[in-house]
Amino acid sequence: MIPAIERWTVDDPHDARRALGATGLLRTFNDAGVLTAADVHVARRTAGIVGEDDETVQLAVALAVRAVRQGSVCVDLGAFGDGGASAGAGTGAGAGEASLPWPATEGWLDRVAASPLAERSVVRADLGLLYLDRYWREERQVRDDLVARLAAPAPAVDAALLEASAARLFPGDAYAEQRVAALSTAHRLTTVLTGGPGRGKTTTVAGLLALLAEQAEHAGGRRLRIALAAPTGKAAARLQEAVAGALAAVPEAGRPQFTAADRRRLAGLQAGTLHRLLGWRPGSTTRFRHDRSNRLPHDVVVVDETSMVSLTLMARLLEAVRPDARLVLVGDPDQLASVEAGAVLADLVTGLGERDGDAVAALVTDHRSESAAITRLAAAIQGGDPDAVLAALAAGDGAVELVHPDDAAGLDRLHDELTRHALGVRALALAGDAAGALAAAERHRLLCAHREGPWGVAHWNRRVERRLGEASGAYLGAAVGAQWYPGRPVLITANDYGLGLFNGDTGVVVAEGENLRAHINGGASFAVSRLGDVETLHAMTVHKSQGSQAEAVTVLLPDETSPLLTRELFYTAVTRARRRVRVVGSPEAVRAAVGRRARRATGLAERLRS
Ligand SMILES: Nc1ncnc2c1ncn2[C@@H]1O[C@H](COP(=O)(O)OP(=O)(O)OP(=O)(O)O)[C@@H](O)[C@H]1O
Repeated sequence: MIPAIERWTVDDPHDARRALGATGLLRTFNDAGVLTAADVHVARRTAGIVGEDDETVQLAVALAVRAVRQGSVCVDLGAFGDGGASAGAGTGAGAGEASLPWPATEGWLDRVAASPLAERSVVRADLGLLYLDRYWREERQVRDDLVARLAAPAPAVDAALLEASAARLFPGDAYAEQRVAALSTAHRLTTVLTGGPGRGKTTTVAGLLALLAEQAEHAGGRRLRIALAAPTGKAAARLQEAVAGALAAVPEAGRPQFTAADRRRLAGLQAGTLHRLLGWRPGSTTRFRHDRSNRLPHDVVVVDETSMVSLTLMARLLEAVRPDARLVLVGDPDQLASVEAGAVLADLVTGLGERDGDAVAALVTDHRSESAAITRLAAAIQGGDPDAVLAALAAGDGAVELVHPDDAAGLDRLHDELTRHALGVRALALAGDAAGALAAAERHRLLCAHREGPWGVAHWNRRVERRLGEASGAYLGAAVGAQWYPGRPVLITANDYGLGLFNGDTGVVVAEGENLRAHINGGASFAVSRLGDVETLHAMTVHKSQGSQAEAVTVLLPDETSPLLTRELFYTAVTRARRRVRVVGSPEAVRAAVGRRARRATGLAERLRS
């Protein structure tokens, strides 16, 4: 049976998620693995302060805390209980949860709304949903800022010059879709530019920036101030490289014609992380130097990989962008949402799209011919038809392949390939060839849904290290006390502004004489002793792979009962590959992934509509 609600396993009596002091409903739901000790703690504490003893109200607050922990902004109490009104993974309960003593949904939210917890603004009942105060405020702020931007006067442009230059930068029928999108964006203050991998988003951004820089110069103003940003350092580096590459391309017939003047106007364009753009302050992850009273100086702000932006970060961005600056939010709304709470990009596409159709510009044409089989597979996943997905996996011409987890020969091939790949990286790292090792490491990615368990990152990292050790006659890996070794691929897991390292940065450990240095993609290198928050990267989670791509990708699907197995996870994993995808999973797991949506409860789309 597929569990309809995510639970932690409850077999360990010493698990830190157990709330041993809890009683009543909170205790029951903690024992069932629905609530963690932290959820229970917040509910008990806040209820204790205001003297709220209604257990169903306390349970509702704990569920609101749980919802945020799982990426939702609020909780839809109506989706719980009553044995089946499930709204999907992560939000609802469904038939499988009927054994739990859910309160009747009728009147539940009303009781919370009438409780002193709502009176004291600890929680907010709104749109039929229950919010913790902070997220309710942020959601309303994002809505208000966006609606104000839509209502503000459109920026002035020289339409004739714009049209003429658009024909140069987006020539002919081949670039018609991007030309329409760029022109629409140039005429507006706020645009969401969507498209899957290879749909020409970066090409559109490069051309758009050239158009806008020319407009600024033509208007006799100062040089256009442009901010290019992405949620992770890796994504920012990719954006910068791609935009610089597009600008520098030798003009061929039928391709965008960037002139020397375009290049001059855009010279020195740098991309950085959103945190850096907003002005990170020590000790605070939710407040930045730039805000409503100290706006960003930029005339144009372009954010790539917006699907990874949480509600909180979007709220901070919108209050920092000047009201008269152009804002272009670029991303793929079908990807997994941000690690933190929210599903902002998907909400903007639905909500803003319904409010003002021109606010969303969609690029749908695939321009990467080498990945046709991957494109077909990704489209089938998006379409939600499991038979079409299985057919696309079967007809992959070597570019796409499904390996059953019981297929011993298939798994042997996988192990051999992983070992060969790791050995290749190691040989270059031992030879001191940092650039070669970095490039080699990016050729293949092993992606897992889970961190733990037989199909999880930790297990596969150990496995690859053991085989790599055997093949190279050395003890390698933390499991045998050798955490650092030449050829260890690393993932940075926290921002370190001092070192200029960002969560999501990747690198490889390289031998330099007697010493080991970690070389990070993007240029920097550090003695390994200086790195604090790092993980081994023979395998990584799909969540962390967002914003990056590799030549070849292997996706390990967990079995069909895993609540992490969703269409968005599968789509994100598959679209990380440029040329080749191997999916390890049973047909049942493939069907479960395609059939289950990673729905997050939010009210943003609804708010944007009205
Ligand atoms: N209209 C077009 N005709 C032909 N080739 C194009 C067109 N637009 C873009 N390309 C090429 O297709 C490739 C993908 O384009 P681009 O990098 O702009 O896409 P993207 O949506 O940003 O992709 P990703 O998010 O995967 O990086 C590039 O090599 C680009 O030069």
